[in-house]
Amino acid sequence: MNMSTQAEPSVTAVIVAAGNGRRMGGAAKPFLPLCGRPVLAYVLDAFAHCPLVTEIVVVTRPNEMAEAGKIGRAYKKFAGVVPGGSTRQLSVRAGLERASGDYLAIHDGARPLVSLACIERAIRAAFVCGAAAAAVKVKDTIKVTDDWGYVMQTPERARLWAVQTPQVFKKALLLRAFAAAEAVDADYTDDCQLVEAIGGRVRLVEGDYANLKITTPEDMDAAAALLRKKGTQA
Ligand SMILES: Nc1ccn([C@@H]2O[C@H](COP(=O)(O)OP(=O)(O)OP(=O)(O)O)[C@@H](O)[C@H]2O)c(=O)n1
Ligand SMILES: C[C@](O)(CO)[C@H](O)COP(=O)(O)O
Repeated sequence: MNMSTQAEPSVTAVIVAAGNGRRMGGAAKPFLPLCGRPVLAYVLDAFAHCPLVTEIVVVTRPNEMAEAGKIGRAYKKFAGVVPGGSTRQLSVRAGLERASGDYLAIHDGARPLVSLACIERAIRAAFVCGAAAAAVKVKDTIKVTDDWGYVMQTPERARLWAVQTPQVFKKALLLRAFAAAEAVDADYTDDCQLVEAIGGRVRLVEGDYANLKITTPEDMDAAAALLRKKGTQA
């Protein structure tokens, strides 16, 4: 009997942290202190502890690369910092250029509460399907309006998900998706849309309501409360 086991594919975590934090009043969110540590440190900690992750690349604004490097060097698998672009998609592109993995796990530097289990679920699903993302079921009823605010549609809630990160892709698939998007100047707010646009299927896996994206000032209070709760449960 052949007992040989196949090696797992390599996975680069690309942490995009090059945003301008406009909705946070211009603050650099990944560097804001959260319960005594920068937001980015929680993200790096989570990915460094995931056995499926081979290396971690961080993308920041050029003037924050040194600070990110200082934080990053404390974590195993840290492979360096690259300068991002003017949109999230361009920042992901910059990270992709540096990534050596067979798969890319793209994560927002502004989502410090991501759990190890969530990272693993998304990566394992991508190993099977090629493309996978963490998501949670929408709790509210969602309305679609016209330009004047009048309701046009109420989609069936049971089919609605709020997508989060990590979003994980086979590198070859993501490269093809980027080439197609760049050919028509498309710019998307999440990475799944790149793959959807070329007809690729993306599998959603269970995310976590606590995996919030720090976007506006009140999110810092919510993240701190969730972290304290996590601490008391550990
Ligand atoms: N040009 C950009 C824009 C966004 N991001 C990153 O993408 C994630 C999600 O973006 P968002 O929360 O919208 O961050 P900002 O762009 O900073 O926020 P805002 O839209 O309020 O300016 C963040 O980790 C952010 O740093 C990035 O790397 N490069
Ligand atoms: C990728 C993302 O975090 C999924 O929820 C989100 O789309 C980022 O978008 P933003 O407009 O940059 O907040």
